[in-house]
Amino acid sequence: MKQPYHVLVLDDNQDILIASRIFLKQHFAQITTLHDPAQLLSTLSSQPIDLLLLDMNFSRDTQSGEEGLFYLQQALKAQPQLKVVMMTAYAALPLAVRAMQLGAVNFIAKPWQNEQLLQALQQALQTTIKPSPKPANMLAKARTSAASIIDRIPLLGDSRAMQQVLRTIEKVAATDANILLLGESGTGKTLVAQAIHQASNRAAAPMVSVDMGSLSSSLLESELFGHKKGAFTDAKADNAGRFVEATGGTLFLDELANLALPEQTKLLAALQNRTVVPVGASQPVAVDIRLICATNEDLHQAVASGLFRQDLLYRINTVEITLPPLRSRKQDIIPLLNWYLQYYGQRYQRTDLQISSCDQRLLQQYDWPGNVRQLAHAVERAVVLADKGKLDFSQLQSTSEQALALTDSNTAQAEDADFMLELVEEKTIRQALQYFQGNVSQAAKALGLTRGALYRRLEKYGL
Ligand SMILES: Nc1ncnc2c1ncn2[C@@H]1O[C@H](COP(=O)(O)OP(=O)(O)OP(=O)(O)O)[C@@H](O)[C@H]1O
Repeated sequence: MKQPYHVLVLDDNQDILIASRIFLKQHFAQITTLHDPAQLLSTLSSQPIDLLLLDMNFSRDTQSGEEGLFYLQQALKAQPQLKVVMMTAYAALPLAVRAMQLGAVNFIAKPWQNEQLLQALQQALQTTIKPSPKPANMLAKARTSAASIIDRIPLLGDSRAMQQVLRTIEKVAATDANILLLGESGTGKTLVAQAIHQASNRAAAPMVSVDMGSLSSSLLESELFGHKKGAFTDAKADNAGRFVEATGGTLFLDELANLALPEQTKLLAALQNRTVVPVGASQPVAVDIRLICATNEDLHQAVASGLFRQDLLYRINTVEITLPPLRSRKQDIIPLLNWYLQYYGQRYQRTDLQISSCDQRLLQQYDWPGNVRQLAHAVERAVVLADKGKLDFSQLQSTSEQALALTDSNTAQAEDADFMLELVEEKTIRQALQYFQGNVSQAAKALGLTRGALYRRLEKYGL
């Protein structure tokens, strides 16, 4: 049955207007399409419209999205209760977040699947618009509504390197190509995996994540491939396993380098045959997944050392995306600091806070060994502890000064930069553990590392 709503679609692309009209009229009582944004206000005033589906760009050579934001504001000024859903190319997601801050209730990445479009419009129509949203709630609202597309946090980055990553995501998302994400801890690999899934044709199905670093070999097989009831002592019921749970969607295998060789062989067989055999079962089960793997280790080196199967590497790395460390894209630091300041400022009701220009300079020079995760935690900590409107980043600065001091005193002995980096890293980890009295979770959080990543470093340095 058609839903009793009138939807207005505004886009200068006739193909999109025709396609959306044909599809949407099966689901909604009335559809109006418009290709000229100059007619937006007169259309809104001449007939009752429940929802506006609005494009971001109207001039052929404009990609800034500013026009979309302009028409969004005009529409909401004329009709504050109007529900607006923005249409955007994936690389413009940060812009879409701005649109949400300005009052759009949802957005959809182009090219969309019909089911995704319908879902986005239905979600928007169910949203209750309060008469005048308080600025403090806006970003939170943006993030909640945006969850269907970007799952929590947008992938930010103006640097050339990050723009290149965004373009690659855009290219590969709609394909079923296996993706290998490389990069240091905290550079955003999980965020990229989510972004690829959300922009793919599989977005309506789940993305199932498995942290390969946290599973023992004995658990791994049943976790990935499932088990039958009674297959082993604790198998009280059948378990589908992550491959089957991800069917139709995406399977994200994080920390892949931790997989031991026997399990690598089983994973390779599952990928080659597109089937899994649950532990205790005799029949294979067909699976249909898109695979994304991530690691912060050098898998090519692991192959050379005989620790990782070359045929498995070739199976999983159809496209490799390397997330650059934050210290090599300093241009992203200030926008990230500002975004997280706004985000945590709103979460902790501290919207009065600003980062001084002196701190900005220091934070831009800082090396961020824990990358964006460390930056986000540093901002959160500073916001929580802010006193008299002042943000305190001294913990970071003292770590960086100690690191610099250590660097100076050891320069003569240091044979190469990697060695120095390891010295600094080990010392910083020791200090964090001392500071948090051996509490690994708190130390990991302060260092901007996952517990798994910290444990691996503890092992590496024999701590
Ligand atoms: N480009 C980015 N824009 C905004 N936030 C980011 C970005 N990259 C990373 N982050 C933030 O850093 C956190 C860590 O990112 P993520 O978990 O994706 O890193 P990772 O590379 O998968 O780390 P690990 O290897 O330790 O699992 C995220 O929760 C997010 O808050």
